[in-house]
Amino acid sequence: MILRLNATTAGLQLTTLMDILFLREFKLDTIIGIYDWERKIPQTIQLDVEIGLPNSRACETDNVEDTIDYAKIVARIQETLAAKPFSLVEALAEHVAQLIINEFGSPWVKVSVAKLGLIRGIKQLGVVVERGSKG
Ligand SMILES: Nc1nc2c(c(=O)[nH]1)N=C([C@H](O)[C@@H](O)CO)CN2
Repeated sequence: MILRLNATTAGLQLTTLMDILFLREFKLDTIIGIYDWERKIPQTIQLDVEIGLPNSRACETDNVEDTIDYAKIVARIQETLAAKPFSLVEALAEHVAQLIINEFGSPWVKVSVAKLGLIRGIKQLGVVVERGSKG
């Protein structure tokens, strides 16, 4: 006997699986901050980025053409943050998130931006933004 379950009527929750590229402890120098001194001297920030992939094809094909090339994302982030100053970590995180979604076709991203050792007693402070959908 074959038993067919309708997930909606059976009240089941379907889990959507997604493959995720990550960039951890990605450090770079950029102009960021609301104070005058911060607008003149680049600061080192740390990015931690999770990049949802639109499919898992590369797991089968072993071909970089079937995925998002993380080296290209790193190069684009370095390029854009060398050229564009931001006041707030929120705006910088949004910029990186939108770049990854719009230029690389990722359906979901999570971007953490941290300033390092800026305030006595705090190792890192910053923001995490999550954009797009895993569904
Ligand atoms: N929510 C935020 N608050 C603050 C930010 C920020 O980016 N987001 N930035 C600053 C200053 O630039 C700070 O980093 C200097 O100490 C203050 N508050």
